[in-house]
Amino acid sequence: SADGAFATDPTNENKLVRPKVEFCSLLQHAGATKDVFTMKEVMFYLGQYIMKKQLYDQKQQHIVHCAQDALGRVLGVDSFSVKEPRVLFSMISKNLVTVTS
Ligand SMILES: COc1nc(N(C)C)ncc1-n1nc2c(c1C(C)C)[C@H](c1ccc(C#N)cc1)N(c1cc(Cl)c[nH]c1=O)C2=O
Repeated sequence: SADGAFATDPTNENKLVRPKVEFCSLLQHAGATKDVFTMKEVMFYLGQYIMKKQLYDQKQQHIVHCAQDALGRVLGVDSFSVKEPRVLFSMISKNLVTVTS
């Protein structure tokens, strides 16, 4: 059914998710004050985290370097490009549990 498809689609920004423990504390560093989020909120807080810690490459600003940061441990990569949504969503989805309220 349509809503079933929505529930599993990681790019559906209204889908409710519960980040795993380490991921949740990373979002809290970025100002989050809860443990259930929409995907849109997850991307917002991660974005705030990246900009505040200036993890982006000064020259190629779509590249995020996170090898020396908790973000790298959580996503399981040393760097990534913000221009690869599919890669990004698959890394992030490994740290989330879908909330089927
Ligand atoms: C290094 O990045 C940037 N640097 C600059 N400078 C001037 C240096 N300006 C804009 C961005 N920027 N572009 C995009 C995003 C940002 C900031 C908010 C990180 C977000 C985004 C990307 C990755 C994560 C994660 N982990 C979370 C949000 N984003 C998104 C990508 C996807 Cl796939 C979904 N939603 C998004 O907001 C983009 O396209």
